Amino acid sequence: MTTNPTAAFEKTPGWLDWYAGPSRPRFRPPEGAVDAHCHVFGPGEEFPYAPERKYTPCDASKDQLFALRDHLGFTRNVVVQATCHGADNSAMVDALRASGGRARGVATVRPGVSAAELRDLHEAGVRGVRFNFVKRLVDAAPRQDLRDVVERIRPLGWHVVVYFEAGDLAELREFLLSIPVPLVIDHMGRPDVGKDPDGPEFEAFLDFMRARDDIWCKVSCPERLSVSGPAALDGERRAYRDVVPFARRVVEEFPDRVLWGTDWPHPNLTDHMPDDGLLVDFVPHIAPTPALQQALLVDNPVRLYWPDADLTAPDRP
Ligand SMILES: O=C(O)/C=C(\CC(=O)C(=O)O)C(=O)O
Repeated sequence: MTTNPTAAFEKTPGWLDWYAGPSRPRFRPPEGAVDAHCHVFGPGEEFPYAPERKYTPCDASKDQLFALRDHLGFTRNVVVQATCHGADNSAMVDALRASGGRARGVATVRPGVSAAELRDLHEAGVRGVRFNFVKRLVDAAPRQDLRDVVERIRPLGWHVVVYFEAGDLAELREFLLSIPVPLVIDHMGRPDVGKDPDGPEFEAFLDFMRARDDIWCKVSCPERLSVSGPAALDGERRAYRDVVPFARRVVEEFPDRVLWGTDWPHPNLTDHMPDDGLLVDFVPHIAPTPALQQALLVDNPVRLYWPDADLTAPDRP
């Protein structure tokens, strides 16, 4: 795999490009595994980055994503719209359409989005919208706008993917619990893993998950959360040890509501760029049994994103 230059756009200074030589994981994902959190970026010349973006990434195309999927031993992707593309979902939708049914998507839409636009997105494979509350990534959206979006997506059976940081949960909690469709929380609500996994902050997150049985959690992004490492580099297979107790708590308490994803191409990392093969080797540390791995990587994401597909058919997507 090679990294394309971002010809028409200048990358954010200090940008770390995704790692183009990932190792082959030692951990073999179960048959039909889903990378349930990844992105496509551009290519900027074909799918320009949004004027309101807070960062300009390195291009990361659908073909590069699909090559990584195959290399890591995964079968499917959930492609999540990232803020650098704003509410222009065309790069993501292009990836879904090219995937032969092996990718579903999570879009960003504006209030007032029409039923016809949503139907087109659904037909392409979109099954949710993302609400991003991370202040360095987006300007805050009025709650009423978000409620408007929820009312429009509700008839389609979609869910809302929510990205926030641990410190903002108390303020968001009641609003999120009032959203009348399933919620999927990115990266465990970004805990401060320097704190106690059994302490009040992470307990508040688990308590939020207990409040409804349709709140899902991505036990993803150890490379973003870890303070102590060691990083998934240079053959390190016991990477990100400080994140493990947090993710295990979630996996063990909510085995049927957890998802996992690479977060390729890992936007906005400033410290290091992980080897995605070694990142896959993180999975058995957080989901130690075959039954937990099957739920995390196959059964749960299929239930959420491919509920009607016959994945046993010979040409299954
Ligand atoms: O890839 C992620 O999930 C995390 C991101 C980027 C992002 O979410 C976005 O741009 O929409 C981050 O923390 O910078």
